[in-house]
Amino acid sequence: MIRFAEKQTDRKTEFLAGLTTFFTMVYIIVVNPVILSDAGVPFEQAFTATVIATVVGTLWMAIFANYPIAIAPGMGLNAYFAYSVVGSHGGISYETAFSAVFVAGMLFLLLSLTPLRSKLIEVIPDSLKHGITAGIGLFIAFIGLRLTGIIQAHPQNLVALGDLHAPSAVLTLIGLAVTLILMMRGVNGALFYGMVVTGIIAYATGQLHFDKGIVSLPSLPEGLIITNPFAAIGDVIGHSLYAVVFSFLLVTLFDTTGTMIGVAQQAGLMKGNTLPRAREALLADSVATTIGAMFGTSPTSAYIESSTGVAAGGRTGWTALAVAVLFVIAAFFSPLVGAVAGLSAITAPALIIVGSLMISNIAHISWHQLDEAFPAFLIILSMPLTSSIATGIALGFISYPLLKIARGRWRDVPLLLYVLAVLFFLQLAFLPH
Ligand SMILES: Nc1nc2[nH]cnc2c(=O)[nH]1
Repeated sequence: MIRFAEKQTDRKTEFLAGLTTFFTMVYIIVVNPVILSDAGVPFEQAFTATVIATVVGTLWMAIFANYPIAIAPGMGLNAYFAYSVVGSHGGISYETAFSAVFVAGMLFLLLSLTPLRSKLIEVIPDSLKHGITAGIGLFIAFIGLRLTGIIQAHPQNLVALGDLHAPSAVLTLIGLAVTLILMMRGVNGALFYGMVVTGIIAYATGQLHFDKGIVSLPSLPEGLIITNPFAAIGDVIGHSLYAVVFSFLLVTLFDTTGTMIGVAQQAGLMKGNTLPRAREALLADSVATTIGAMFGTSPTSAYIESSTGVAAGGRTGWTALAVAVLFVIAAFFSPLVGAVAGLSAITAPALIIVGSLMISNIAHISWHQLDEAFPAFLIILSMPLTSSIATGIALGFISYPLLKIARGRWRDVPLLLYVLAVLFFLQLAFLPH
């Protein structure tokens, strides 16, 4: 049940938070089908599947887990699906790749029902938990800077300052200034109103236009891609896609867990070392991944963009409910959504500002203890550099036990952490990313 109780929030704040999260993540209903169609998935099929997976996962999160966290197909895993899995291993079709996603989703679902679920969260040392939140903060800010061209590619240094005179950069900086001023003045929903003001300026200056109109009816699913679970399992066995299933499972499990911990910590919703209702929260993602695979999308994940809604005051499932309802509405407004989602300057200020809020977590890391500090530092450093939450977590999990052993404190590390370190090592060393 969704409850406001003792969370110091109200319906209006939650709705504004939902709007904020929605606008920072709605690009996915355009971008995800574009990426998946590179692998041959029909665009309309992927569009509908993206909306269905997002609505199912986010509604589940709202109703059963009561967290202000949205679920949608992850940007890392759609690229992995389209560019590393489909066509590899001697010509894997997208239908077979969806079988692998389906089986990974089912395994994740089973895992979410076992005690291992809460163990996974409790076993993560505090310094790594804070490192994950801070790393996500840097990553999200980097995404905002990169998408708008404020930071751009550089042949020697990889990244460099972009052209600050470019319209997109100027618009972002104006949006950033407007949003920060609104926040300084204590305006509720400043992140969302900042987007509205930026959108209006974009329209007035000709950067935002609605060439394809506003409304269009969503197409119905052309049919399920996976109808028989046993056939899907047979497909995975027949093509020996074990490593692919393992990668999907490991990445989605740790991306989602890391993101949930990060966002819950930001929202003040962690109870000590534990995430209350972790079962329902993980089920939201595993159910969405499984159903999404049946309709035709790559695995879902808890979305880092949810942190913008939390920064806007979202504390309960009402925020997620608003996101889910807005995604249903968005399915009818795909031309409008496409136009706004195509102009990243509108949402980038929220991503950059939220990054600055999330990095405050580094204050809780024991920097004077190298065996605690260095793994956290690796996580914070590598999330933006590798554009992968799961890789950041993997590096932290591998280095943590190693440093504890080097310090003679190997007994302080729970057995499960050693097991995870080995699994992450094997994945990083031997499987494609
Ligand atoms: N946590 C998370 N958030 C995202 N937002 C967009 N893509 C992703 C992803 O792959 N993982």
